[in-house]
Amino acid sequence: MPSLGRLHLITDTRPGRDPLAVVRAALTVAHADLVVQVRVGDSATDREAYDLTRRVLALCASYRATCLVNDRLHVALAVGAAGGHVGADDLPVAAARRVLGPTGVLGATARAPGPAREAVAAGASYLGVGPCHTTSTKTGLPDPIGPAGVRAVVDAVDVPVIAIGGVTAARVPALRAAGAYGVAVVGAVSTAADPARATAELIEALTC
Ligand SMILES: Cc1ncc(COP(=O)(O)OP(=O)(O)O)c(N)n1
Ligand SMILES: Cc1nc(C(=O)O)sc1CCOP(=O)(O)O
Ligand SMILES: [Mg+2]
Repeated sequence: MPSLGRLHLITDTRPGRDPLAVVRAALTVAHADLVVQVRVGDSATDREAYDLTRRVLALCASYRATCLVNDRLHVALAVGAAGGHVGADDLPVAAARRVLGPTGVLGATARAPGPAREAVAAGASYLGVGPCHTTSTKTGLPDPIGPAGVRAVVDAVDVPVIAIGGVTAARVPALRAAGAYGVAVVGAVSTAADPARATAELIEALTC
């Protein structure tokens, strides 16, 4: 299995956003270092998720970047994406592993060492760990765990930890120092005045 990219861009499908334009801009800078996770709102239909994912996958293919699908693993399989990401409201990790098969990339959300170990034992190939900082992108999350919370999970598992939640380029060094392999972002790229430049700043911070 090819190594996992360190910058995960999660699509922003909120009203007024243009996820494909943002993905295109990020790919021109990050190329194969980028993982794009297609995440649509709960009210989106499977057809909408499928159509967006097909278009994202086509863009990713041009740059040999990885495309993952949040929650809807049947969409990932239908389009031929590399894998998916699941959390507490989605298929259990072991079931998700059965759906994706042994070689699919499977991310799982974990916020503490115990659940992190369980997710890895059940077949997760990487963990999304957060929220590291407060975020305005998603509601209903627990309090931020900060770099120390990331470190606790990193010390408990042997798979890549992707830090998520309020991540900016300025916050990357502390997360990397805590052992994070990479970061996942929505707003840092999607709401930037210049998404390509924001991507370059994140890549630079991740490679220092
Ligand atoms: C890299 C990464 N980490 C965490 C999440 C959150 O997934 P989940 O807990 O299932 O919440 P939703 O994204 O489905 O609302 C993620 N998507 N990616
Ligand atoms: C989708 C998501 N999941 C999170 C979690 O902690 O599980 S935080 C988050 C949103 C991340 O967006 P931003 O980079 O704009 O803060
Ligand atoms: Mg989910």
